[in-house]
Amino acid sequence: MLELRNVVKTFGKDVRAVDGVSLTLDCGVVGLIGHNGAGKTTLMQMIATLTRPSGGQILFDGADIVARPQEIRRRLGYLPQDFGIYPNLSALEFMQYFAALKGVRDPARIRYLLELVNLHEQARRPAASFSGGMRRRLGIAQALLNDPDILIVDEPTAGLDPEERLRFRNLLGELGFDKLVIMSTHIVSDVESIAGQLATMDAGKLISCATPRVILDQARGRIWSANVGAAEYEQLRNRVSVLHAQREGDQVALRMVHGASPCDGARVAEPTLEEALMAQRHALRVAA
Ligand SMILES: Nc1ncnc2c1ncn2[C@@H]1O[C@H](COP(=O)(O)OP(=O)(O)OP(=O)(O)O)[C@@H](O)[C@H]1O
Repeated sequence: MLELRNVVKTFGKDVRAVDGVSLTLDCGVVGLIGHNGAGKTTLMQMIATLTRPSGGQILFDGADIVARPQEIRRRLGYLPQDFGIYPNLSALEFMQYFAALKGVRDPARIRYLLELVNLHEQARRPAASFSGGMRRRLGIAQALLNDPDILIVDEPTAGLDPEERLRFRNLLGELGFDKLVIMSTHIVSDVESIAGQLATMDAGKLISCATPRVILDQARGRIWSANVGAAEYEQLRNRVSVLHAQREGDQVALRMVHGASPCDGARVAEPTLEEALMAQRHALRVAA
């Protein structure tokens, strides 16, 4: 459905925000993971035809989206990172406004979407009174007006409380049953239970795109746990990549990524997805 071929985006002479990304995506939720500045937003903006690639090609159902942007625009919903609402409008008025812009004439669609995002009871309240999570849900409802096949959401969970995060995550998971949902985040737990695939970016490059299961499998045998004294910890941290260190009395409980046992008494540990992704980056650094 969506194919990226060696996509590049440069800004000026020095910044390669996206650096040769190739990727093929179909239905389901894809978590786009990476640190600040990894290139996630730029990549998503290119897919959304808000900015043009400097090189490479993006194909949607086989058609080049630069040559034929209307094809993808008609079938795409986009929730930008800095999504703003018009505070004087109610949720209903906001949806009616965007429905008019997008040529959606069916009032039942608006009602359906406000129910889907669980804002129907607050539909007549000014959006100015909404919490961050409610605003984000209104943003999703707006992005779904045209019943898109691709939904792109840029860091939708930033700043949300745990309950809203959970609600938002479930909503996106359900939408991923019959759409391609691309969601960027640097919080792995926000996508781990819903993403069929995780695409990891670092410095503009795609490090990997794989299922959580494959990423976990790749890390197995390389994550270690150990309890060591403070002095040994100081030595270890200089030669081993420590993922987590927690002081417990005069001991430090460690989680580490290492190709072989990093110290006496270290035990192979079952990786969490976050650790597995860190192990991926570690492997890249070692290989570089
Ligand atoms: N319009 C622009 N002009 C110049 N540089 C830019 C522009 N947009 C992005 N960049 C640079 O491109 C790189 C990638 O930025 P991008 O916003 O895509 O990363 P990101 O992974 O989305 O980060 P964040 O999680 O902070 O949103 C960064 O170095 C950024 O400073």
